[in-house]
Amino acid sequence: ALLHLLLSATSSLRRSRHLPLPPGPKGWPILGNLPQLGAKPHQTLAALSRTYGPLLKLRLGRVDVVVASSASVAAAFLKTHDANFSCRPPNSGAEHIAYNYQDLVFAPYGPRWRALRKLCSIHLFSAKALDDFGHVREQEAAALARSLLAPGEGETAVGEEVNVCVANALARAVMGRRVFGGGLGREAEEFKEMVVELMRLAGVFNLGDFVPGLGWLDPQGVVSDMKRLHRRYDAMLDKMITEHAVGSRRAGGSGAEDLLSVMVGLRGKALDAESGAISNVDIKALLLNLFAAGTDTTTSTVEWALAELIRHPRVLAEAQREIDSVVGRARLVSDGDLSSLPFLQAIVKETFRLHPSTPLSLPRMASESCEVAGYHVPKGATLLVNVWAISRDPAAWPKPLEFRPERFLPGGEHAHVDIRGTDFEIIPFGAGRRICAGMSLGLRMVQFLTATLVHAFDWTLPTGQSPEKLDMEEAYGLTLQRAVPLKARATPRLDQQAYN
Ligand code: HEM
Repeated sequence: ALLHLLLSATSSLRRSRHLPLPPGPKGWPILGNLPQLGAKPHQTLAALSRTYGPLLKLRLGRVDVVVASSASVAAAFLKTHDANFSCRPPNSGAEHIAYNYQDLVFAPYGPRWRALRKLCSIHLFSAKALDDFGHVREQEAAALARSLLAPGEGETAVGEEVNVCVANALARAVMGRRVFGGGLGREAEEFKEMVVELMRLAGVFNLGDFVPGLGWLDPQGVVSDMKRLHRRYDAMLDKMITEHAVGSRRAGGSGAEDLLSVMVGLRGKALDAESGAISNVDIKALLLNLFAAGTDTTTSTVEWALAELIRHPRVLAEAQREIDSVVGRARLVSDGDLSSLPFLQAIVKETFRLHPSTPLSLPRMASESCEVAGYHVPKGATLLVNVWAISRDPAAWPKPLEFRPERFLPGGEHAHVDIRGTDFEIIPFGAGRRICAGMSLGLRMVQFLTATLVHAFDWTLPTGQSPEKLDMEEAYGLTLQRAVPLKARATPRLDQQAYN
């Protein structure tokens, strides 16, 4: 049987070598297609896929890059060939920011990666962990509502406020305490700015990653920015670990088993049978992943959702009616209410469809050459999945540019579509073995905070701005920011006691 397997693998490899490479645009000497990517690569690649088809190939410097832009091609990679694409390609961000691949996001597929994922899953993302921390999310959402009650004069920077809430809720689950005081402060602003900067740098197609001989030139200044940012993160993470240790000592060392306590308890022991003992750097690398991957993704999705609702007042009013009928006006939304809010859930799906937080997902790499959709994909090729283009594909989505949550409701064209990696026409969290590790928490947070903002307040734009003309321009990064952050005025609409 083994011989048969070997023979069939070898013959499929031989067959694949004789197949053509996927089509794609001609590139420049040395740089290949790098100069053609433009300021918003997800949009450029979507346009190219309209010319060359849903599986196209670029050459970025010396690296072959294949791009999947339809549901069926994405499924071919992330379902049929997922095992072959379960590592991420080498990149300067992983080296200079993520402690030289010592984290979870960029760890090579193997026992160490599996052990780190399992640790996070048990302590943060399992159904039990989600339930255990439900009250933490509720308390932080209530703090957000109170902070919005007293914005002083003028409008609220929605993203900044939501980010404080997301970071604090996450921090309490990860290390048993908040990271910021209530409302906005200099520290909170600085933290958000650091995460946005990380996502900007991680999204840049850095010349050195594709033309190694020219890396030393660092013409985009990316590597020096990465090193500078890494030093800031490292200092912040050191402080978090020290303060956590002091806090636990004060509590007599018996503090609740948050993830950081568990990791500290494991320090010096092996994470799995193959890798060395857990060090401080392992702990910092994982914390960095969680705070970077877990805050801006969630925050910007909530911000996009609210912007769409302000642009579509009838949808906003319908959502408020739904939540009022389940929750009333005497209290805030609770975690347990979410399952009774199908329209709210449809709004969140529609937001992820039009504004997926990571438009090109995270890159994967072909460990071996293989055949996909009748084309040869060479060993070592980088795979980009254009999740942004896939969920706007007119072949799968009628009137794709319209914000219409009803499409996900019973009777709608996409009533049964799930966004958690099984229906490939919408995969905001990716799919397959390396699907987003924090999907359960991210999705719950986005639903919960969107519900809270919609239920607790009416929303209006600054004087003189009309909802129809609200700027919906995107700023490209590994995560998709709004080019112009949303500023809006929140007017309370619940009984006063609800906010206490
Ligand atoms: C709105 C919420 C979020 C979205 C849309 C999102 C999206 C993604 C995507 C597309 C990937 C790459 C998947 C792939 O390669 O196929 C990913 C990976 C990851 N995400 Fe998320 N994410 C979100 C929230 C979170 C949260 C809350 C956390 C943790 C607190 C988190 C932690 C991670 C980690 C650790 C990985 C790497 C997984 C691996 O390489 O095995 N994410 N995420």
